[in-house]
Amino acid sequence: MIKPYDTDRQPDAEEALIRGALSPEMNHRVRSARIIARRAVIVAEAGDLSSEGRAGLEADITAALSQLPEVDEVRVALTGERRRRRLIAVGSGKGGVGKSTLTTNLAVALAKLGRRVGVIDGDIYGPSQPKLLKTEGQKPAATPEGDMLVAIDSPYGVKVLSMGHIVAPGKALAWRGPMTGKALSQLIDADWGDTDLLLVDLPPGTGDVQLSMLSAHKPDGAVLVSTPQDLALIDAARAGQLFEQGEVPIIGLVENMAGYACPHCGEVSDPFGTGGVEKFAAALDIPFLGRVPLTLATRMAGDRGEPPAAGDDETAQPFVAIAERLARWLDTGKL
Ligand SMILES: Nc1ncnc2c1ncn2[C@@H]1O[C@H](COP(=O)(O)OP(=O)(O)OP(=O)(O)O)[C@@H](O)[C@H]1O
Repeated sequence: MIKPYDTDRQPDAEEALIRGALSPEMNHRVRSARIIARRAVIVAEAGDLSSEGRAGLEADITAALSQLPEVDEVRVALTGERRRRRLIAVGSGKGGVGKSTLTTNLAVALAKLGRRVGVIDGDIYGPSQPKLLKTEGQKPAATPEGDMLVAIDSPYGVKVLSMGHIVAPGKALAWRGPMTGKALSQLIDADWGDTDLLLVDLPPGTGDVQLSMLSAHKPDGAVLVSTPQDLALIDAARAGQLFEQGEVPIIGLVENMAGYACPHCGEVSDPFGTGGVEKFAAALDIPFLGRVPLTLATRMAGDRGEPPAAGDDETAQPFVAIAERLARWLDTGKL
């Protein structure tokens, strides 16, 4: 996360002139702004942007300041590219809405787009990623120093670590809050090789794992999942508030299990209603990321550990479309 521009500080006249010509998004990144002999010299923070995003920022600042009559020339210096692993949390307020299915398939779709992605199963009490990413029964190795776990390679070009790989099924149920926080840290601080993006499949709700994640490993952004049911929507809003309070940007809301396509007659019915999530997202001013229909194929593929996004048929499409928007957000900060 970049540190926001301190709006309480009084800028001098030159800086105020420059900042007045820039959009809030550009101002947020500008660290110093001066005019020397009719030349505007700007230093902007761009360590989190891709080369495309950096070029765009430089061009936008130059275009905006070239309009000023006080300026003949614009020089923009961008802070260096930081190689940092980015964390995206996938959350929902309510259980069973398809958060784990979405995390797996977004990760697989992002890997197909050329990203180096890992999945962390933050659902300490009910881990499902070992099954979804076909790594059930595998145990992660430790680094030679013995101080870190090594993430497991799934067959789909995505690395994965889950409490389900470490603790016997059912064992973690007796754990208390602080232990779950430590367990999550162990997964996040593991050896992820050259992975530069981690998707964290959070447990439903707003409990200890979410709080420890916000304090110790603040995500770069959060994706919220909901079904069209009213109850799931209300819970999604609650999960959203938690991220907002933790100053984690909400990338958007995904509607899962939207419309059921009958595998026999093809007729689409809407067991949980239609269009509700999109309207709800608009009302809360949260971007709507897309809709994933309820299909028998998605459910069966999940049970087999064969993510639909690994294939090319129509069940892959909604995941690919959302992954493309997520990739754009990661590169440019815009959807
Ligand atoms: N779009 C979909 N179409 C059909 N089945 C789906 C879809 N999304 C999820 N499911 C199925 O719904 C069930 C719950 O999904 P999943 O485990 O991903 O939800 P979750 O929100 O992560 O649940 P939990 O709260 O238990 O972690 C699974 O059996 C999964 O295969």
